[in-house]
Amino acid sequence: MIKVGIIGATGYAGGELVRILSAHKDAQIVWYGSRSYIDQKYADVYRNMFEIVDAKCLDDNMEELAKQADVIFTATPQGFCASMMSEEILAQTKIIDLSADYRIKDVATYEKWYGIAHKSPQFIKEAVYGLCEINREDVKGARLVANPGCYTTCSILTAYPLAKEGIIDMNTLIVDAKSGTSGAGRGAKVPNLFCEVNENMKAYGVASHRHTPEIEEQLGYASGEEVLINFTPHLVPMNRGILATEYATLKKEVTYEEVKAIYDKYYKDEKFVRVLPKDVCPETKWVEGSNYVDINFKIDSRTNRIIMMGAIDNLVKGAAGQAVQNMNLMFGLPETEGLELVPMFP
Ligand SMILES: NC(=O)C1=CN([C@@H]2O[C@H](COP(=O)(O)OP(=O)(O)OC[C@H]3O[C@@H](n4cnc5c(N)ncnc54)[C@H](OP(=O)(O)O)[C@@H]3O)[C@@H](O)[C@H]2O)C=CC1
Ligand SMILES: CC(=O)N[C@@H](CCC(=O)OP(=O)(O)O)C(=O)O
Repeated sequence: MIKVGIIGATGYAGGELVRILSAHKDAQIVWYGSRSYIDQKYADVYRNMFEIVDAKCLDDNMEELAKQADVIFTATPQGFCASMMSEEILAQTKIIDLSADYRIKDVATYEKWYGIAHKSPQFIKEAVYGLCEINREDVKGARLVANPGCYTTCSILTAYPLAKEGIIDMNTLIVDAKSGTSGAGRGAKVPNLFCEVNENMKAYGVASHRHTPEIEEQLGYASGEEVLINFTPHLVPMNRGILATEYATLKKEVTYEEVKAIYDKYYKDEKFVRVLPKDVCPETKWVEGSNYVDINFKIDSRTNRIIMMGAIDNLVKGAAGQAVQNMNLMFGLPETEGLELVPMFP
C-alpha cells in the first residue's frame, strides 16, 4: 500500500485528490494537510466524505510528512512547494506538485509571470513535467513531478500532434479557453461570488495569463521552435470544465483523413484521450468527473486555418486525476488505477 500525504487537502484540487484516492486500491491517505482546519475532522470540511474519511486535518509540515509518506501531493498556492523543498525531503519521499513551481524550466520566466521569487531553483532541472501522455517514460523515474496546469493540459494535448508533425504555423496559434469557477479554488474572492459569476461570462488575464509561457514552452519542445501564442482565458458560470478552442494557420493543404491520421498516431492507444468522430465537437459535460480529454478539429479551407477543440474536467485531468496518473506511473502501477471514472451526466 502506498502511503500518501496531501498538503492542501482542504482546497478544491486537494479535495478531488481525496475523492479519487479514497477509491484507489493501492493508496492510503495518511495525512490530510490544511492551514485553516487543523485538528478538525476532514469530513466536517467536505461533508461528501462523511462516513468515508474519519481522519482529522493535520498541518502543512512537509518535513515531518516526508518521514511518513511514500508520496506527497502539494495542492497548495504558487510558491509553497518551492519554499519547502529540500534534498532531505526528496531523499525520503516522492513529490507531485500541483502548483506551477517546477513547471517552467527558466526561473526568470517563472518569476516574471508569477511575480514571486523562486525559493528552490536548484530542483527545477530535475523536475519532470507530468503530462503523462507526452512524458510517460521520464515520469516513471522521477522524484519530483510538476503536475501541469489545467488550461495548459487541455491546450497542449489538443494541439500537440499537429505541433509535433509541423503542419501548423506555430506563431499563428490562438488559444481561446473557458473555465468553470472551481478553477479559481475554494478561497473566498469577490469575483467568484455567485452574483458575479452566474449569468455572466468574461475574459480575464488577457495577454498576461500565467499559463501562456507554460503552453509556449511545451509546444515549443513539440515543434522544435520558439513559440509565441495568444492565450485568452474566460470564466464561465459552471462548476467544472475547461473548453479550449485553438486556431492556427495550416502550412500546407491537408485533408480531414490526413489530420485524423496524425491524431491517431499519437492518441489511438491513449486511454484518457478520446479523438471524437468527425464533426462532433467536444463538450465539457461529456468529460465531467472523468480523467478524459475529448479532442476534435475542423479544417476551414476558406481561411486555410485549422480549428482544434479540447475539453477536460479541470479538477480531474486538469489537476487531481493527472496527479494520480503520475503517481501510478512513478510507482509502477497500472496507469488507469483509481481513474476509471465514467463521466457523469447530466
Ligand atoms: N482548481 C483547479 O482547477 C486547479 C488548481 N491547480 C493548482 O492546485 C493548487 C491548489 O489549487 P486549488 O485547490 O484550486 O486552491 P484552493 O484555494 O481551493 O486550496 C488551496 C489549499 O492550499 C492550502 N493553503 C493555502 N495557503 C497555504 C499556505 N500558505 N501554505 C500551505 N497551505 C496553504 C489551503 O488550506 P486551507 O483551506 O486549510 O486554508 C487549501 O487546502 C494551486 O497551485 C493551483 O494553481 C492546478 C490545476 C487546476
Ligand atoms: C478559473 C480560474 O481562475 N482558473 C485559474 C486556473 C489556474 C490554476 O488553477 O492554476 P494552475 O493550473 O496554474 O495551477 C486561473 O486562471 O488562475
